[in-house]
Amino acid sequence: MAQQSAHQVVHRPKAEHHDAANPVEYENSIYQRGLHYEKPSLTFRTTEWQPQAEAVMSAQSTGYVSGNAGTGETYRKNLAAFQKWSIVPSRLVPTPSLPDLSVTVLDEKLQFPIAVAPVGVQRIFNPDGEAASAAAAERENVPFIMSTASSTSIEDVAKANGDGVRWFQLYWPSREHDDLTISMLERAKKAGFTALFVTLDTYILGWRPSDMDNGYNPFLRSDPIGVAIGFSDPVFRSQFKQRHDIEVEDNMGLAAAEWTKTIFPGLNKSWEDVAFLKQHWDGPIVLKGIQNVTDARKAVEVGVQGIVVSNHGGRQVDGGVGSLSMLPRIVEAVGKDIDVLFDSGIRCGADIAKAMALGAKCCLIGRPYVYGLALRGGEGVSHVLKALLGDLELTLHLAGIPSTSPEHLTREKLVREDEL
Ligand SMILES: Cc1cc2nc3c(=O)[nH]c(=O)nc-3n(C[C@H](O)[C@H](O)[C@H](O)COP(=O)(O)O)c2cc1C
Ligand SMILES: O=C(O)C(=O)c1ccccc1
Repeated sequence: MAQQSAHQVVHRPKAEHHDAANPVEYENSIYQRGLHYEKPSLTFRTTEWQPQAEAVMSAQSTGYVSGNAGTGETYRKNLAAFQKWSIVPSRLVPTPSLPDLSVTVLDEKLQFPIAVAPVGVQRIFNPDGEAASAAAAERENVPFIMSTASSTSIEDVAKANGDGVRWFQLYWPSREHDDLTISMLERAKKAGFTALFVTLDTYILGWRPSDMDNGYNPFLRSDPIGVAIGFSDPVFRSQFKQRHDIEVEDNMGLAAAEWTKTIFPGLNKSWEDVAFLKQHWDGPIVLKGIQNVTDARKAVEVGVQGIVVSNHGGRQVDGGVGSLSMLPRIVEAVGKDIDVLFDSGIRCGADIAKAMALGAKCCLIGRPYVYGLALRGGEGVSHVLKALLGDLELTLHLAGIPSTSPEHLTREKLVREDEL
């Protein structure tokens, strides 16, 4: 074994952690295909997904997914923050098998330490939208986080996701619309969503020059996209009818404008309001969009199970700090009390390894899978997830890190570049 390089096809015994129903050995399967000179339908070069997708998407969709707040400074800092840390490999570490990638997040045992980030309006990237990506997430055994701004209903996403692990992301209406919030939560629960992710950084959309230049908002069109949850909601529908004496379908532009205002109501809640969500959701609650230690501590105080250290991919506040840069101090403050998840800037396996070494329980994959969706539909989403996991598996393997558990993938596996 010691002389075999990872590039040889080695029929290793299956790692114990691999679910028999879901045997995935990325390292082996990818190199096997490579050896047989079978060309993949999509590149493995992670940096190519964005330009290739932009070459096939409309200018509006490109501006929407790749766009950022203001000058894009926060976005650039998200990516740059990973370069400040380097992995320091160890040699001759006894490792019985391929690295064990499994983690326990929100009391759920997951085969892999990633989840599909909530992304709205996915039908602007592919006609099958969220149904395609939810099906891909189930295929790849990765949790799917469904956005409130989805272009597919809660029930249809659940159906497409089958037996997959799925979590629901809430854009939280004003308290005057509690009945609507309760309706969404009940639908999500009934459809098998097990955890609730409440996004706190987007009570209105950020200053996005790309969308403003395109005059583009997916909601505000005569055939609105991203309003499927509202348009299929019994409470929203009956209230709309009461207000206007017409059905949603009779004036979709008006209904879309009202739904948009409902889920992006501005900042009108406080930490005390989290109690309401706890009353109406009996599973784990995760607050998404945390960037500082004070807020992380408040999350512990109000009794939620997790947070996502995230700045929404740099799409909300310009001139902001890179998300990864804030992760270590947040983990230090609350990592023992709640699950700390991470997103904003994950682009390759090493990025996942670094965020986890700094204490993240798992990472949300955002734009990369959207580019996969735009390029090849659900198969493209599968490819992106597989590629990131294969890359992670091999990166850990070659760095002498036997698993993603906090005992192996520690802060000591990294060095800060500015300390060298
Ligand atoms: C096109 C697009 C739509 C998004 N929609 C949502 C959403 O509906 N709800 C949400 O919580 N986050 C949303 N996000 C943020 C992602 O969940 C995630 O935080 C972000 O993409 C991470 O940054 P990255 O993709 O650059 O790694 C969206 C991001 C993009 C790019
Ligand atoms: O664009 C976003 O970042 C986002 O969160 C969103 C909001 C509304 C519809 C789709 C995505």
